[in-house]
Amino acid sequence: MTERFTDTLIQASEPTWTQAVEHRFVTELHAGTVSDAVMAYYLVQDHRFLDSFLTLLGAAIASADTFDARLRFGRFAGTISGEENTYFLRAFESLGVTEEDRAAIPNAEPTTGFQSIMKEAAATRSYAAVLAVLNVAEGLYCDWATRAPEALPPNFVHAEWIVLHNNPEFREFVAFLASELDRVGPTAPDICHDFFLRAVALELDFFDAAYEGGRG
Ligand SMILES: Cc1ncc(CN)c(N)n1
Repeated sequence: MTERFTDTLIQASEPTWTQAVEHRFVTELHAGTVSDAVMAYYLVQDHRFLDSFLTLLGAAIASADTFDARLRFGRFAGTISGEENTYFLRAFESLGVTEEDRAAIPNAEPTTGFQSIMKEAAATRSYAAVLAVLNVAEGLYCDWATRAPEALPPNFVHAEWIVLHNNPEFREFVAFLASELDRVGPTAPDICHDFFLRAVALELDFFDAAYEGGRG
């Protein structure tokens, strides 16, 4: 059996992929022991990630080569703009993070890195490039969230962040992303490798930054 294109990219990204899905942030999140300071800093940074991520989803809608794919991206953009954004606002309230606090916190380097790579992928107008970054952002999160123990942490800030990334609809969307990349990626393997590997490195740096910025 020939190997799936998406799996070859994950393998090429090792050991960074595994270091990210097994990161201290992930093990503490699963255990419900991430400190409020680290969680607050991480979520402030990640809310900014979300803004650029929507731009990337817009590029996916624009560059996809089928109506079915456009519909799926459109529905997913609705979920991100709705329940995921609402999660952030509820989490900020629970953690006591005000709008003023958020405005006063500068971007961590990996946040700026993500904003740049997502803009860069969107600017290529290449569906393959956009899919490479989307597969990292959603596939890597689905990977660590799927490893979570069945018993969820008691704090909704931790529990919902896990469930947002391992629920059946999300897993189905991640499977769709991989099948799309398997289909169109081999027509542009170099660009896919480049975007995929850089995005995986940013995921690892993003988790590290939560401890640097949140003084964990
Ligand atoms: C940094 C990062 N990467 C991925 C995801 C999953 N959408 C996220 N929320 N943040």
